Amino acid sequence: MNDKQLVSQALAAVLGDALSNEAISNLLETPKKSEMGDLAFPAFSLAKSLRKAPNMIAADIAEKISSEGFEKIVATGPYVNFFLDKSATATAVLSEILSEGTAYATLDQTGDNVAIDMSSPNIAKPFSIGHLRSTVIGDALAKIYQKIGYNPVKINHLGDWGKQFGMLIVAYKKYGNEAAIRQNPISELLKLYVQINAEAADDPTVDVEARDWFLKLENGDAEALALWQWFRDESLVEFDRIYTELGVEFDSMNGEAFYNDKMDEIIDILSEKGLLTESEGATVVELEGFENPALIKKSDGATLYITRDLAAALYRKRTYKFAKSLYVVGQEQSGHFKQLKAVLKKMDYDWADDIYHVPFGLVTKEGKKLSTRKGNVILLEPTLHEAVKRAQAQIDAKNPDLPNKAAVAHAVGVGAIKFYDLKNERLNGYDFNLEEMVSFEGETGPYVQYAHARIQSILRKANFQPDAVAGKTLALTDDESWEIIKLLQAFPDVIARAARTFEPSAIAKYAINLAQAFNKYYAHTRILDENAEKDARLALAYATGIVLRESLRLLGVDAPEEM
Ligand SMILES: NC(=[NH2+])NCCC[C@H](N)C(=O)O
Repeated sequence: MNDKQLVSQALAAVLGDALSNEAISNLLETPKKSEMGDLAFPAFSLAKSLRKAPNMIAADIAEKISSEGFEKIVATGPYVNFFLDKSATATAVLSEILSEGTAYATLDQTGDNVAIDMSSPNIAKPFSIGHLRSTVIGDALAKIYQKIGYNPVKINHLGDWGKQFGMLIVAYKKYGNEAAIRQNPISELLKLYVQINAEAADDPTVDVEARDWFLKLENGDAEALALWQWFRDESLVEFDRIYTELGVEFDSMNGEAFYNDKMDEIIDILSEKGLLTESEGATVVELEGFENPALIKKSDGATLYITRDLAAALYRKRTYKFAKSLYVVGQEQSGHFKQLKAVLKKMDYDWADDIYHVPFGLVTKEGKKLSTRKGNVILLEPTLHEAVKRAQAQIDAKNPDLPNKAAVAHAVGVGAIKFYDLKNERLNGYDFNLEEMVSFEGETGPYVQYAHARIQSILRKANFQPDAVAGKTLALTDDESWEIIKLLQAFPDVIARAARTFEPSAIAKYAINLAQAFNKYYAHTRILDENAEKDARLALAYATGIVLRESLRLLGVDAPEEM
């Protein structure tokens, strides 16, 4: 039973039918000052039904309530303040973590699938920082949902279809160099793409040619298909290297092209339901409350991004029978996903309500916007390598004899980039600053990893065995350990909130708080001193280590034993 349940139960016993258990639990507040206890119940909402002043009600409750399991329960003005029994709470929380290990806070499997559209880079273009955000946020959400009992299905909706392939084919046929592309696929293809876009700005025939080639591609023209396949294969080799570095895997690599033969059905359904209209030669679905209709087919018959997304949504519902379907895609595509949901609703799919666009903000570099088309990009592979190099340099300085230095540097460097991304609320963009990310100080991944490693070193020194303290009273009552106990107890709630709001940042912030609380404790307390509380202190360190490691794991970040 957690602290909220304990308090709600005690309150329910005195309140009778006045409020439901759930209503009580929703009213509970966490006081800002610890002098006001651990939880507070405001009596305002009862004033009407009980025809009494809130202060009186609070006083009545405090008098009648059983304080079993609490240190004390007192009324302060209109609030009833609950002070948990510190030793009982510490023993209960620590014993639970000791016996469950990293399974602490894991919920039973529901068997429900959650589809997660994530990463989804575009073929023949660099893997951008936006795609990194999508990959890292999506991967964390997959782990978080798994933790609370869902089965995540990670889908990489590759951008491997669309008019840009027409552009690329035109560029390749004009200036392409096969050997150069084989050597350096994405940067060569990007050069072609930048060049042809510049040319198209002055010469409208380029655009006409590009449309022509894309249409050929959609109609299965052999030359167009062969070039497309080649660009795709070469790009995927590079993307796979990045996924290996990041340690991220997918359940499906079905990109946009996969839906090429599944769009006719969508058009049929739309037409049967009478939803299609003609607008300037194009086929559209009119949407009330939207500035523009959803453009389904261009006048030349070519399909669009949203047409493929409609086919993908239906395919995913049929294939995975998802309980939720998430799209981790930049905020700039909000309009697209609003349209997508609106069209699905018009098609009478009630599961359109289970579709969530999970948007995120832009990353800047030295305050400036990045742009693929202008060639102003952060190239991910060299950046990851640089992060690992910087991590290695810090380890060399701090702990030159560390075994497995290269592996630890990799975990720290890559983990630092992921953590920095995830600690920001999704919608907030951030400035990409590698030095800050990889720093061991501040609110960073390495800071949390270091706290975890410090704990492991203490436990090794003490030769701590969790089984040896199981079943003992683990009473700790000092303020610093109480801070930690309360954080440990809150872990399941934090995970639930992260899942509900699609915010891995809730877990990253929590991990920072827990690491800070532990470092404060460590500065105040001699954990290894031989006295009566030593077992409890070690149990506290151990439990903190478990929860830090599990928090990092949920964020896709490794926790080295030593660093
Ligand atoms: N189902 C989707 N539309 N997923 C997101 C695709 C993202 C797209 N490839 C881009 O880079 O902008």
